[in-house]
Amino acid sequence: MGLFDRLFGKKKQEEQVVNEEQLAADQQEQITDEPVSTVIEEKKHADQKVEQKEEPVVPKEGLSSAQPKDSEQVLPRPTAEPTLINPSEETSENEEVSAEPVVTEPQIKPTSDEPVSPAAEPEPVAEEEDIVIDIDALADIFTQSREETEKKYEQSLSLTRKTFADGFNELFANFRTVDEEFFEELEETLIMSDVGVDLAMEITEELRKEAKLVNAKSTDDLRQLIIEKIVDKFDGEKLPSRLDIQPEGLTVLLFVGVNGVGKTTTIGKLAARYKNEGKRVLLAAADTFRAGAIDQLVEWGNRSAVEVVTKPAGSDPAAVVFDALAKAKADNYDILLVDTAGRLQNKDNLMKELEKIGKVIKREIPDAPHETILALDATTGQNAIQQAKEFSAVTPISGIALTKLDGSAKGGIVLSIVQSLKIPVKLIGLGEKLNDLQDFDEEFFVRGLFKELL
Ligand SMILES: Nc1nc2c(ncn2[C@@H]2O[C@H](COP(=O)(O)OP(=O)(O)OP(=O)(O)O)[C@@H](O)[C@H]2O)c(=O)[nH]1
Repeated sequence: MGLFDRLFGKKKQEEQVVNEEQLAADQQEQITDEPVSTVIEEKKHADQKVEQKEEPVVPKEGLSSAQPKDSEQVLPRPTAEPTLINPSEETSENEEVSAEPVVTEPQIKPTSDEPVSPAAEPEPVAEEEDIVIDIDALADIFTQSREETEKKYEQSLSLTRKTFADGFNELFANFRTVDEEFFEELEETLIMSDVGVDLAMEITEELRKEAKLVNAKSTDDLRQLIIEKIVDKFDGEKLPSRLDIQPEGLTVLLFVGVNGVGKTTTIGKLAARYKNEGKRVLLAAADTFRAGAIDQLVEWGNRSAVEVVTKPAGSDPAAVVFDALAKAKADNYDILLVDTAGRLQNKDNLMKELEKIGKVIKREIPDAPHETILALDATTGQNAIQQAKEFSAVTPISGIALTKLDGSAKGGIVLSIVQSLKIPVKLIGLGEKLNDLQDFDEEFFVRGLFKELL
């Protein structure tokens, strides 16, 4: 059964029954796959770790037990100024070759009943002090029911849904009979909804044929068929939607994307997620182009209580990755998240840089990186598609993290990315909070997009 049938039912009169039965079955099935149990399992595991004091877990800010447990805490953007540090101020040696890596350990605070005020931060606790850690605050943030997740999708897609609804309502209000003018306008409406020109043309062409076959007279006869076509095209790709996390050993995830799309935020949110699952997480600040980018990652490391391997701005990014891999292997880390500089302006340099990073990774772990994730900003619409094309020409992309869907009216680009680029969207950003990064769920997405149109 296709995605459309699963979600909305084939015929309108069957809709209620099919949806309810199917949804109940789907939910049952998905509940079994639900990471909640894993979270609980991992939480236990993490608790044990805490008891053994192997690894302090309370992050520097935003996650201590004093924070609200319902994840309402909005994490402010790190404020580090994006000034380029002159490497010679940091070290007198040649950075490319000899800059010593710095492993920034997360700053740790004792659990306290007092709210943590950023203005009056306590001094970092000395290592030998007894640290009481409350991992529940972190775990609670990530424990979310499917209903809550679906609601989040629904809220975040409201602007995109409005784009679709406005376009379609206008189309059907203006055209009552099925004629060539209607099809031209339909194509235009689809393009304006950011599904991409190719997909818009393909769908319109198929509809022209089907309208003839069923001898459709009224445009209303085609209303459901249009959405059915869009949804089933999307579903037809069957691309892997989950991140390829290794059950054993180190998983290396490489992040690419232009400045400002939300790459660092995505890495920070993922680090917190895996940390919460009891995994040992390490970050590599291989975006050495800007000192601000390094500071920003270190700040996220503090928030998620994970270590960050850095070198001074201007250092060789591959050298940072080399050091991070050495540390990850030596200290048995589970996940290494690598931030890179995405300077599309100079494709040759970017290609060389990513090639070198890739070689360094492969030398240490032949089947890594396990994912190369391209971060794209959903608010930029077709521009994001263009970026995806350009990055794909530079390096193979295994998945997309589509950020800022919550503030975008152009969420239709998910359809375009999947259909025309054949790259799966694996993560979506639905806000700035720590738990606003979600695994992409096509059913929630499609329902959130079209539910009011049928
Ligand atoms: N609303 C919303 N904002 C987001 C989301 N993801 C990231 N942002 C915001 O987008 C801005 C840019 O995010 P960054 O993570 O700094 O982007 P970047 O790609 O790392 O940029 P550079 O560090 O300059 O390379 C920040 O203000 C984030 O808080 C999201 O899913 N929703």
